[in-house]
Amino acid sequence: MPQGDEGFEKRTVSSYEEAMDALSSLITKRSRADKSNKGNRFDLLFDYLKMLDLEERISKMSVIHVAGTKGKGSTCTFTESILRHCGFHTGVFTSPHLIDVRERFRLDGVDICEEKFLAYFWWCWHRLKEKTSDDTPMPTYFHFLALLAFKIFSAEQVDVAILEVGLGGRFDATNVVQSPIVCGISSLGYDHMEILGNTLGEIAGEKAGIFKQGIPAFTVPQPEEAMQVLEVKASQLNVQLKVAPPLDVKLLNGLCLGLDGEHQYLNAGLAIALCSTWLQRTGHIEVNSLEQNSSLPEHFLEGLTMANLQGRAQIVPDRCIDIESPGDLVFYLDGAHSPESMEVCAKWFSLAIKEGNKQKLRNDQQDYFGYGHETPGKNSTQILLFNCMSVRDPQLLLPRLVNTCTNHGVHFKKALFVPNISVYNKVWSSALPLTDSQVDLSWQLTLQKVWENLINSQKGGDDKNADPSYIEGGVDKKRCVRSCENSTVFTSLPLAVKWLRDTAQQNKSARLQVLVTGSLHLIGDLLRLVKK
Ligand SMILES: Nc1ncnc2c1ncn2[C@@H]1O[C@H](COP(=O)(O)OP(=O)(O)OP(=O)(O)O)[C@@H](O)[C@H]1O
Ligand SMILES: [Mg+2]
Ligand SMILES: [Mg+2]
Repeated sequence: MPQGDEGFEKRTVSSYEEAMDALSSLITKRSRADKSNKGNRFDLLFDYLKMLDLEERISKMSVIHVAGTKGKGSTCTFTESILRHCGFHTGVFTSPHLIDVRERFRLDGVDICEEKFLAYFWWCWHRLKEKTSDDTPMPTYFHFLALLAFKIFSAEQVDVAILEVGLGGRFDATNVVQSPIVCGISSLGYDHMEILGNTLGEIAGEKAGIFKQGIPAFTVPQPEEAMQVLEVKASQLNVQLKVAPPLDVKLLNGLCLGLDGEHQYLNAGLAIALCSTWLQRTGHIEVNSLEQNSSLPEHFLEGLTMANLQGRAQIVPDRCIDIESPGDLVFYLDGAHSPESMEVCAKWFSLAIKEGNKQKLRNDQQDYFGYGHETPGKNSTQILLFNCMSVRDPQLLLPRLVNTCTNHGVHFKKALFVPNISVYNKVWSSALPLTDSQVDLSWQLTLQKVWENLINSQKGGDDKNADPSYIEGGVDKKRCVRSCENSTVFTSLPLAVKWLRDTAQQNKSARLQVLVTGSLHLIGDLLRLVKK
């Protein structure tokens, strides 16, 4: 909690909603894709740090900094969990959040509590409001969150602050850190090209913007084009860049990683390298004591197996259905939204529903066994629940997803497309609207068209059902806009969930396995709905 000597004045503790409204007011459409002004905006961060008396504190902070296209959040989560299990007081800043903005700020592995959050939030907010001007306006949304993270971690005196880059690297708000202990670059791929450049090399160059003179860095095995750029940038700054090998599953002694999916071995390998280097450079272990690779220290194993992050390869049985007939409606959630991650997500889903899932149900104490197993008299049916932002290309995403599933023998019976509930310019809203006749569904109809063409071409080139006017007879027209043979567009997520529940209840012999993916916002919305 900020103390008097931190300049914290006692104010009436405003409600959480007020804080969320204030935060939402910083969101501008321009700030995200503002290309021309990104360097300038970045420079403003140093003014804000002065206003918040954070300059010196940041220079003393013990930071692990992670950039990359995919796997940043997972890598940070493993890293945090390992160092916490080694006995350190940790802070981790990740993005985005799924349900509550406090998920972005974790202290000792737990989302910051509301009370502390509000105290730090208003402390930063009021200071900035007082000191900003027309020349130096209030920070953008993400800048404010990063500044808040610095405030929280310095006031809470964490032993280590693990920072996930929000976007890119060079001009990201977290890059005000001048001397991290170690840097990591997770898997590089194509995303945010509108801001970061069109080639893998250009994207790698932006991410390598977090390298600092003489500070060691690690990355995972990368495509050649990306690796070359990382190496050039590293050598310019005298950075020792090493490739962290993917974690060898044998080192887990038969245990499972806390985060599911094949790609997590890459992220875990990177996290191990970051933690070992942090421990070495801060004088907690002997140099090289971890480089033999024959076994992992006990605390590392604990950290890797206990790590937990919502919305990444997460399995959630529906509560409404689950009491009467467990396993008849199960959601498989993964926030994949780039072509590469579509593929890993599809692989994970295909394997998870086949092998039966022995993982612990995250955030619940009960064990979760065997929802994926075939039960006599039950037919498993796979359904896709999808949305993605309109800056993404569904012609890249959906085929990657479908083809990977097909290769694993998994075929979706139906795809459901819905708009997101979370609106762009609002951080948080307590009410979930059931239906909204005003909602613009043109994007979902586009997704549906891509889907119908894709499925029909797989079935043998017959695409008569892609005709937008085709309405399936048996579907309640009030609930959905358009139903084709292989897909339905719903006007809202709650309506899609209601349809799934009704279907599961009406067909006692069916068990519905619903893959929810394409957007972390969609995952967050769904979790809010089904976890109540
Ligand atoms: N190493 C990886 N390679 C490819 N895809 C990955 C990898 N790690 C994670 N993913 C996919 O990306 C999704 C998001 O994972 P994670 O949150 O770790 O990444 P991130 O880089 O923080 O993403 P974001 O850009 O949303 O912040 C996962 O649900 C998974 O589908
Ligand atoms: Mg991203
Ligand atoms: Mg992330």
